[in-house]
Amino acid sequence: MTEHVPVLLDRIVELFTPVFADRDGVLVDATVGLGGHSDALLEAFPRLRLVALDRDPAALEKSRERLARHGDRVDFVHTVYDGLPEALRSVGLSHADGILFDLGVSSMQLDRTERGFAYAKDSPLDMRMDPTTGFTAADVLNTYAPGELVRILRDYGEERFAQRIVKSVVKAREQEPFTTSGRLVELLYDAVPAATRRTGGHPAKRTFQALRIEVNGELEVLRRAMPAALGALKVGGRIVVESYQSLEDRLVKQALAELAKSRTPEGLPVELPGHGPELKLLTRGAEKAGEEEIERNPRAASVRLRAAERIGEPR
Ligand SMILES: C[S@@+](CC[C@H](N)C(=O)[O-])C[C@H]1O[C@@H](n2cnc3c(N)ncnc32)[C@H](O)[C@@H]1O
Repeated sequence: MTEHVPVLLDRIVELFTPVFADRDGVLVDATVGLGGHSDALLEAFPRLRLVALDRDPAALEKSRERLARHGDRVDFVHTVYDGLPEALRSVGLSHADGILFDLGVSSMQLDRTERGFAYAKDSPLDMRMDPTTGFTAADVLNTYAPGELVRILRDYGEERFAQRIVKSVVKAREQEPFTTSGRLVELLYDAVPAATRRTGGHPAKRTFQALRIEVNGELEVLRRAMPAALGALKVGGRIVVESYQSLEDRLVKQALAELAKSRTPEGLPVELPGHGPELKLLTRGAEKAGEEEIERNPRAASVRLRAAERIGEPR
């Protein structure tokens, strides 16, 4: 089993140091996963209290084991991260001094064949981060109208051959519904032109990404989660977000930029003194991992990190 190596860990510790060094404070790890970032942050800041969220019960179980050595400094909440304010309230808190999002799937989710995230292995077409609820990737493939499928592949997978793929999918599902990834991967090999296969990565990559985003409602959840999280951040508190896809990074960038503008009391953007912004951006553009980290941890190659500090009360 591959170990999940936390991405840009030193930079994250550095960004949270002014908030948590030698001080009591609450950090929400909105995507605790296997607890890699959380473990290191609890170690670095001995007075930190952590609220750990994940929508995947298996991830919560793993991180609970890993973080047990920190005792009652950690609370775990099974939730989708747009429920962050309610999660805080469920453990008796209203605001946080720090919030961390490390978006996407963990190595554990990719490794567990039965979860259906990996196209390299033949597995059930599931892809739910929370297998206790919702619909599967097979449901999407077998029941969505062709036009909807094309939209999903284009919007969430940025797939150029969406029309061609969906035509093959519809033909195939009329014969027999999809149940496993192997049949879909085979179909994608035939549907994506050979020339693109050589240059555009694995022919299943974009379709699998699109299905995963649809099954988990990833972009809609993130769109709701950013304002919910920023509203729960104390003045002086910091938020750090790591994205691995341009679609997610764009949403994060917009949400942070919006609150970093000065505003009139009515909420309209202005450039006048006395109408300060809510947020100060701590990163110029998005930060990336260095070559050395990418060498050690290939997952770091696509990371985009953005961070901000709350400098004014929410309006
Ligand atoms: C990249 S992993 C986090 C890894 C973690 N930082 C570590 O160091 O071990 C992302 C985690 O976020 C969870 N996740 C993804 N989307 C979520 C959502 N909308 N709500 C809650 N958890 C989510 C996934 O289940 C996964 O466990």
